[in-house]
Amino acid sequence: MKEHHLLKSCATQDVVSTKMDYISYDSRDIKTNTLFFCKGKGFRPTYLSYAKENGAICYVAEQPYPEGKGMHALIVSNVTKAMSLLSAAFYRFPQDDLFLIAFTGTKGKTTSAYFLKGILDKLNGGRTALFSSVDDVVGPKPEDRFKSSLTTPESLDLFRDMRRAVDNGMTHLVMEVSSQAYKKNRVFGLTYDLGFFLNITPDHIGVNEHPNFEDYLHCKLQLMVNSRKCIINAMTDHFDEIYAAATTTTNPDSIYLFARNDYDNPDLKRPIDFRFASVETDMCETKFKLYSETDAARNIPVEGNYSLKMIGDFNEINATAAIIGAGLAGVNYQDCYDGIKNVTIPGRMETLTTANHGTVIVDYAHNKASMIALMSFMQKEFDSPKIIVVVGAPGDKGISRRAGFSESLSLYANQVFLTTDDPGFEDAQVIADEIAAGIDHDRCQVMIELDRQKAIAEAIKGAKDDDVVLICGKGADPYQKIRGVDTPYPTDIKVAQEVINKLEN
Ligand SMILES: CC(=O)N[C@H]1[C@@H](OP(=O)(O)OP(=O)(O)OC[C@H]2O[C@@H](n3ccc(=O)[nH]c3=O)[C@H](O)[C@@H]2O)O[C@H](CO)[C@@H](O)[C@@H]1O[C@H](C)C(=O)N[C@@H](C)C(=O)N[C@H](CCC(=O)O)C(=O)O
Ligand SMILES: Nc1ncnc2c1ncn2[C@@H]1O[C@H](COP(=O)(O)OP(=O)(O)OP(=O)(O)O)[C@@H](O)[C@H]1O
Repeated sequence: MKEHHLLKSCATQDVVSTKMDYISYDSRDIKTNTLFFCKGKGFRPTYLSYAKENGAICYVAEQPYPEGKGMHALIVSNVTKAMSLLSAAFYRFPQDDLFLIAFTGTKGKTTSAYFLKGILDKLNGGRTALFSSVDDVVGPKPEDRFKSSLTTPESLDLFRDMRRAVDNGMTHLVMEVSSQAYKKNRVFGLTYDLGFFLNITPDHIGVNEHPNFEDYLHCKLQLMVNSRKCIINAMTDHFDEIYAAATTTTNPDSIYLFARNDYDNPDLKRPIDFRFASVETDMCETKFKLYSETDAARNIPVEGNYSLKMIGDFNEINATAAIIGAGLAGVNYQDCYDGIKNVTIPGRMETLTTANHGTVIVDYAHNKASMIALMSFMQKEFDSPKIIVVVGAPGDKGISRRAGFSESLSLYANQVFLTTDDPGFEDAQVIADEIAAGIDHDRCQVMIELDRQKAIAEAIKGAKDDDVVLICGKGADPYQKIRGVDTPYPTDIKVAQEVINKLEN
């Protein structure tokens, strides 16, 4: 703590053990000889009393608490930074035994992470750990895979699970790093072997997230500062700031750029290392080619043709990033090809075909940029079909998404069913009305059906042969977040499949 200039004062108790056997930030999870962190907006001093009663012997906090009398006390200037450093030490620095890879970006983190895990598993025989917003994987057995609750876990949980991964024989870790992770110091002190910047568009701005776009960007840039090698999508907005952040700690010869084959930026002061070009995309397969354009890129033998089960031209970006990462981790072309070709991701571009009601797709698009990426791909792929969308915006967060939905739906959708998506403490009807108010009703017919299952049923029932139904925003979530409770929900794909079965059998 002293080394990091975090320690303000340290009070020890002669009669209390100094051996900590457990660490926790939750008074409901305490064992004998626990080190307890007092952190967070919702922290109450009674939690410390409760922790002490149950066996906590030391607390770490930004101020002394009378409730901690008789305990060791470490008073620090920043408790979340302290928690990250102390957790790493408590779990014996598991990061030192893992090849560490992180993705950031507004969109594509989960997909890229799954792609890269698929490839690395070829190299290490299935010993790639994963921390994603869908699943976390800390070992090779089925019981080592579990649903994640945050995109990037709280630091203590992160280091604990990294330790589990190392003890289970995992050699690589692929993780998503959200902007909140840096804002809340969940990854403070971690340096990645490879860090990826996929893209940035306005999102996650609001009372519970970032105060403004600058703060959102600033947090995301930290991944570039904290990575030994940086891989950047040269087509992203704010490229100059991202590249500058990377160069603060990384020599330009350890920074790799990639872009689509026809992308041109005359202001770019260095060559693009890798380019990719679509070869063929249909509703079953995406084929594209990756080209090495510089000597640095040619040293990484991954040039060649690739095929993906994941449809959507935007997935070529995610796949290119993952393949470059695999190449840098020592995977050859053939293993990259074999490793990526069958990867699928729950709730992303899951396609159902129907006999008479068009094509139905469940996807996790839930902001303007991803809605545009999805709908423009459908428009191209199906030669301007009727596009019917089922979507809702969450409550309590991402408020800017609502205007983004109105805008993108007005541009591409013919009909939308506005519905419920994690309303939290807000009223789903008010959210739907807000989105509806921004839609150009001459271009897109608006229906409001707050029962998500009914909205999906109505959308599919009304679709004709050549239409496309896009069920957006929830992906594979098996719940609706309502007033602080995760209310069970069957998942969009199950609901859609049932509707189709009833209509067609
Ligand atoms: C805004 C934010 O980052 N909040 C996270 C944070 O909350 P916090 O530190 O303020 O803690 P709190 O919930 O107010 O509770 C205070 C403390 O009291 C403790 N407590 C509570 C009750 C009790 O009886 N006893 C007790 O000791 C709690 O364990 C906690 O340590 O720490 C908690 C875990 O320690 C997280 O669950 C919580 O994430 C909330 C739920 C969340 O949804 N965060 C979202 C915004 C988020 O982080 N999303 C990103 C993805 C979005 C992006 O791309 O940026 C993500 O990485 O998932
Ligand atoms: N590179 C991309 N550019 C634009 N849109 C994308 C891209 N990749 C995926 N998408 C869209 O975004 C959705 C979410 O993708 P994914 O889960 O990989 O992103 P994410 O960064 O993990 O998102 P989140 O932070 O919201 O969890 C996809 O279902 C797809 O519609």
